[in-house]
Amino acid sequence: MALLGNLAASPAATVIRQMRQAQRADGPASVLAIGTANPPNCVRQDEYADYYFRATNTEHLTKLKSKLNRICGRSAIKKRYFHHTEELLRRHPEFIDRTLPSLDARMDIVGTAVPELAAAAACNAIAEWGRPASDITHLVVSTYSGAHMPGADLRLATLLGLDPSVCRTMLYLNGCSSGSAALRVAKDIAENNRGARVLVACAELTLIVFRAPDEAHVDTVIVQALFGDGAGAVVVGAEPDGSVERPVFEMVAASQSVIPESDLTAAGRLREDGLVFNPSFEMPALIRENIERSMTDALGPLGLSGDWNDLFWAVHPGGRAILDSVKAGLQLQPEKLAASRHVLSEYGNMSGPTVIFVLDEIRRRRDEQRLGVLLGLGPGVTVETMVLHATARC
Ligand SMILES: CC(C)(COP(=O)(O)OP(=O)(O)OC[C@H]1O[C@@H](n2cnc3c(N)ncnc32)[C@H](O)[C@@H]1OP(=O)(O)O)[C@@H](O)C(=O)NCCC(=O)NCCSC(=O)CC(=O)O
Repeated sequence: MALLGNLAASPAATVIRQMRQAQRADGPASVLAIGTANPPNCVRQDEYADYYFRATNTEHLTKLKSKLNRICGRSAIKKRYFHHTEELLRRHPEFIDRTLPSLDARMDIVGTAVPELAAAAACNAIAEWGRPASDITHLVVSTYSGAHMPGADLRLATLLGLDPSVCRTMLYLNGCSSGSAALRVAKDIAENNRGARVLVACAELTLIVFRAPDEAHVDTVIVQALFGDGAGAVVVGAEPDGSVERPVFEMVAASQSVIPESDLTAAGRLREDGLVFNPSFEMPALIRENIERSMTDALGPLGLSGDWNDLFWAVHPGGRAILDSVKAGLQLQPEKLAASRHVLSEYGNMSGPTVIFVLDEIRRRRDEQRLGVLLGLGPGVTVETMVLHATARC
């Protein structure tokens, strides 16, 4: 202790403090640009059951087919986009037959397609940002569609022509809260590295979870009814250069928590036949019963409490029942979730990238509230909260 005390008073301590302060940005991190992308194959939700049972040669499973039809009809989804096509599935019978190992073939496809889709979203974000890609100093990439070494981050950096000195961080298998987690990491990087410009890219392809229906695994049809492919990218930085950069949202505060005793809810495992994801019956009820407490714990210390309708909400649309639960738990007026419901309707649940689509939609809608919350929900149940301040540009 005496040593520490001496150090604290020493000239060296002053120099170290100054060095540390010089490395940090003065202002909060901001979202400087947003880009999104989807693959070309679009399937309407009212045709999905026909498409899926045809593509998997399982037309004889009539009960499961009518169940999927029913669920699609109540899913509040109009259409979804997929990298895989019927033609690709015909070439890979192992994606349909559960008894055949298929991880290698899935990995080969997503290893190329994930960084390419991420690059399409990133190009859109960088074009809006207005500075050259070589000015990106940090890269945060998130996916559960693949597990490669080096990963999608390095492929993406190469596709975009980023500087070889870019500092890369790869987040794997963070589930649907991964978009929020990647933005939280980017905020910390931007605020702790003066001048940093962080590119966040999240991309998911449902090929990794695609499999044929099976009466012994009814939850497969839930996964098939909900998920779609997409990528979202965001450029994050503090102390914007006013001559080029126009912040959209200031990232005011971020936190993560887990709903008590909810672990193993919405769990996934990478297996020989791809990523097996088990949607949970309990997730909507767990969220409905706990979301108010989670928000009070996360936002109360920041002085935000009372009527949650005084904020705008960018909620991960995990499914219609998830949004209904957030609405009920926080007693939100219907229009508060309009952006989330719109994204669910147009694209389905794209896992991590989805909240980036919701942010993009929120800025188009110009909610009168300037302060709002980005709410990510994922396996655990993990709750990611980020307070945002919409700038005049939004
Ligand atoms: C899937 C739905 C759109 C279906 O809506 P419906 O109005 O049809 O209502 P419903 O709940 O009665 O469900 C219809 C049928 O599906 C069955 N069903 C529902 N949930 C199920 C589940 N988890 N596993 C297996 N079966 C399930 C019901 O038993 C019922 O069967 P029967 O008809 O035989 O009685 C909705 O339930 C929904 O949005 N659920 C939440 C989906 C979810 O968990 N999303 C999070 C994904 S994970 C995520 O976003 C983050 C992450 O964790 O990574």
